Amino acid sequence: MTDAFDTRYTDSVQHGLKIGTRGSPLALWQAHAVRDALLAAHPALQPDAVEIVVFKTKGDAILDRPLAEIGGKGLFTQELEEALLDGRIDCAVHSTKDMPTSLPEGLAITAFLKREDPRDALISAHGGGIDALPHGAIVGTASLRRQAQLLALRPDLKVISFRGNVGTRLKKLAAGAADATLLAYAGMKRLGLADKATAVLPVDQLLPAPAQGAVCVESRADDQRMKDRLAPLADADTTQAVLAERAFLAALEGNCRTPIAAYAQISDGQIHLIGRLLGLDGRQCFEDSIKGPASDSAALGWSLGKSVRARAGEDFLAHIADIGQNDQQKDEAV
Ligand SMILES: NCc1[nH]cc(CCC(=O)O)c1CC(=O)O
Repeated sequence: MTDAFDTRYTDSVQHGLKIGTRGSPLALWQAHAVRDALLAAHPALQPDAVEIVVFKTKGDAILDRPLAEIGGKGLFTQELEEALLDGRIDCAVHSTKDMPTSLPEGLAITAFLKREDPRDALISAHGGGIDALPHGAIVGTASLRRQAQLLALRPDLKVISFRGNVGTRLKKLAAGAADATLLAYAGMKRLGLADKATAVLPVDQLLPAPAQGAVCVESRADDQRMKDRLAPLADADTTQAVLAERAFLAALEGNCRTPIAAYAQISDGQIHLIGRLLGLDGRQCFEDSIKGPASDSAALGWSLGKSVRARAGEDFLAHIADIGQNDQQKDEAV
């Protein structure tokens, strides 16, 4: 117990902060990166005042049941968001690509950190990239976006579902469960596994998921002190790019179980955004791109989403949304 007169506790009690995270190796790496960045940005912050609190989310706990049974949206974020709203933690660290496009009332994404390499990597037992896979090879992935784009390039391939975190999936591959798997290169780099990639796929071949490679920090919308503390961690170009990609996703009412890809690049204050919506077997692919001032990124993303939506037609979209609701797959857990 502390009281107002015990100054030894002033910083940890009155100014200390708790960072919430999931417990997977990648999530922990990301939470520690945020902690390090906070300590570097605020030399007055005492290291023992910044604590990492680990949560087990539904998505982590249940790996063997269809998503629809567990309840889809926010599977990896709900426990952290409840803890934020209750004041048990002050901020939560996420892979932005796992976050729904609309947040619970009272919460906000306060900072997008500088993005790591956004590309997908192929890890193939045959070495090399997609072209080097033998005819009819089996690729393990639970991501509909990866499945659809892969089949668009190579209709002869067979896709099987692969769930579990990065390490689990690499073990399954080593055990011969598939010829190859796909992972976000960012996650592999962060976990020191970059050398396992047999090819890093160009973005025009396999367009990344919206916000892939970007870590974000969520906090209470009315917690101005936390916002001020997180402000120095934000990267301006990443913020614009990710806002555009997420607006594209929102305009298509997409989530992590719809085959939607988007990637924005910023240079000289201009943004160039490419967006793609696919059918599950990759035979249908609707794509468009847009350029404009980076300061308009969210509006540009939204309008690109509307344009791709118009190309695809509402029937196609309704069908894809259905699959997202009912399918048993999900973009892999980390
Ligand atoms: N959906 C799982 C997930 N969420 C974030 C990453 C990787 C890191 C990132 O994109 O920031 C991954 C793993 C993967 O797709 O291979």
